[in-house]
This record gives sequence, structure tokens and C-alpha cells, in this order.
Amino acid sequence: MTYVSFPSSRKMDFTAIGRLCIDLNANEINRPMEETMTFTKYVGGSPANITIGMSRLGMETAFIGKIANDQMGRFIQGYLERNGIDISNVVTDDTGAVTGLAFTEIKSPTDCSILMYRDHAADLLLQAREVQEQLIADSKVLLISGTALAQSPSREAVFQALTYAKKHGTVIIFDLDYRPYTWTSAEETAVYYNLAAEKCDIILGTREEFDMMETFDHNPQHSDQVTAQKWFDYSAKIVVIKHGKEGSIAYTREGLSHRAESYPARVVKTFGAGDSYAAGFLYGIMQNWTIERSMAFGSAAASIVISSHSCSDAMPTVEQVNDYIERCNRGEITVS
Ligand SMILES: Nc1ncnc2c1ncn2[C@@H]1O[C@H](COP(=O)(O)OP(=O)(O)OP(=O)(O)O)[C@@H](O)[C@H]1O
Ligand SMILES: O=C(O)C[C@@H](O)[C@H](O)C(=O)CO
Repeated sequence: MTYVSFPSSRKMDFTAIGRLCIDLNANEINRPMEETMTFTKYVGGSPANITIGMSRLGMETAFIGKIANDQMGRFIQGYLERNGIDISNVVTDDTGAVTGLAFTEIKSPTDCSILMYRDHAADLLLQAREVQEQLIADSKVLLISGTALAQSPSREAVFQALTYAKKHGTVIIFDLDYRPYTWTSAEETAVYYNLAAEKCDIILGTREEFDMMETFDHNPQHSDQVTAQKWFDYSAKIVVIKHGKEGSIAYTREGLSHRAESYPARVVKTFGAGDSYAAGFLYGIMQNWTIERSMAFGSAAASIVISSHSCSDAMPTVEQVNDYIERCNRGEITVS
């Protein structure tokens, strides 16, 4: 089933631009971070997680971003390389910027939060002139992530990447990834998110993220269908609205819609659901699977990751996702 026409015979299947950071996930879970003494370090950053997920699913992947010139930056570099991700357009900062840190607090399986240290983060210093046009021309897909629009020069780098993608017919995916602490106002956020979304072929976000984007619109009922139709008036072919445990709904420009349920999960922490869902869903769409099958695959990938301590490390392979689906269908995975 073809909802989006992906260019064929390109070196890269999937390239993302944006945040590379470090997750420090509390080891002492089910308690507040005030009582946490140890953390486990993982590569993080929503677009990085999605790229790692796509690589685990067997896609040829690359990343466009900036890392700090320190041990954390080199840790990220090595991890991406070990996971088969082309880092030829990952630039090392030379201004003394640092790596963004995401301290995660797991008070309970349903009460998780992230304490972000992002002052002077290297990822927001990526410059437009550092974005390699040829890499985007050689990619079937470019994924952008909303937080990279929050500050200059990263903001201009993303819009330059969008210009290259449009020029070379590279399919553009927008994962909204709204993180309030990185923005100064709802108005600024809505304006830049909308300007970017007008150029995108596939848009994924939560109801809350789309509500933020609709600051200047009229959608008092927070209707998913009204949201989707707005973007079909621009470039969108598929719009996906995620609703947490309640699942997700997808609309296509042709007028199709499908509501997917979530899969059962023995939840350790809720974050990472969106990134793994995006990787699984986009993998399916790029295999020309139906919307229904792609959403189910993404939903199962999400259940696997939220049942794990990490996000990036836990990103599943195709075999692991299929096995999870089969085990759920056999009733072997239930939640209390
Ligand atoms: N508690 C849960 N149990 C099972 N599946 C879940 C749960 N929470 C989320 N999911 C799955 O993950 C998908 C995306 O989750 P969600 O809507 O929370 O996105 P998100 O807010 O972007 O995620 P994140 O917390 O990583 O930012 C859902 O559509 C659902 O399929
Ligand atoms: O995207 C972030 O900056 C935080 C991530 O690193 C973290 O893994 C998460 O919240 C995934 O959604």
C-alpha cells in the first residue's frame, strides 16, 4: 500500500537531524529523584532514539547533529557508530558547549518525569552551513524533531535541511517532540512548528503537541480529524496523533483513518514510547505495509521499550517486535 512515494535507489533509507544527548535513568526506581543515588547512562535525544530504532530494524541510517567536545560527546559518537549509523555529518563543537542531560525520574510505572539540563547544549549550536546537502539528497527520508527548532542556529539548520529535502525529493517526517523547557513562549513555539510542518509529508505527535501547534487555530473540541485536515491542506500525506495507553489514530490524505490500540506492557517507565512507536511505524510505511500493520508494529515496539529501563538500548529488532506481537496474540503478555 503506497501512501507516500519514497525515492528509490538512495544510499540512505533514513536520516535524522537534531538532538543528541545523554539519558541518565535512575536505577532506584519507584521513588523520587531526591532519593536516587545511582543512574545508568544511555544515548538519548528523541531523534537519536528514533534513528537508533530504525537502525535496529535494519535500515541504512545517518544523523545530522552536533556533539560536545568531551567524553559524553565521544560516548555518543562511538555508540552511533557501533549501531551502524553514519556519523559523517555529526559535527564536534569547538566552543566549549556541553552535552544535554536528561535525568529521568521513575516514581512509578505511570508517574515518570525528565529533569533536563540543556543550558549551552551543543546540539542547539548546529549551523545551517554545517548541514550536508548531499547526505539529504542521498536519503529517502529526512526526520526533523521539534526541539531543534527552539533556538538559533539549530533552528536555521533545520530549515536549511528542509530546503535541501524539498529540492531533492527527500520525504520529510516531523516528529513534534515538544519539550516546553527549551522554548520561551507558546506563540514562538506554534509559529515555528507550523512553518516547519507545512513542508512535511508525515507528521507524528501527541494530542497535546498538536494542541500547542493550534495556539492560533480554532479547534475547541481538540478534534484529531480537524488537526489532520489542516495538514492535508499543505504537504502532509499521513498524520498520526498518539494517545498514550489509549493508542493512536492515523489519517491519510486519501481520507483513510485507522485507530490502533496499544499492546499490553509491563511498564517500567512511560517515556521512549513515542520514539519507538515512530521507528516501528515509519519502518512499516517504508516497507509499503498498510497503515494498520504499521501502527500495530509501532505500538508493539513502544510496549517493548516502555517495559525496559532504557530507550535507545531497548530499541527492538524486527524479530523482537514480531515475537512480541505473537506472544500478545497468544495471551502470554498480560498486565496486572
Ligand atoms: N502505558 C502504555 N501501555 C502500552 N502502550 C503504550 C503506553 N503508553 C504509550 N504506549 C504506546 O506508545 C504510543 C506512543 O505513546 P505516547 O502517546 O505516550 O507518545 P509520546 O508522548 O510521544 O511518548 P514519550 O513518552 O516517549 O514522549 C501509544 O500510541 C501506544 O501505542
Ligand atoms: O528526547 C530527550 O531529550 C529525552 C530522551 O533522551 C529520552 O530518552 C526520552 O524522553 C525519550 O522520549
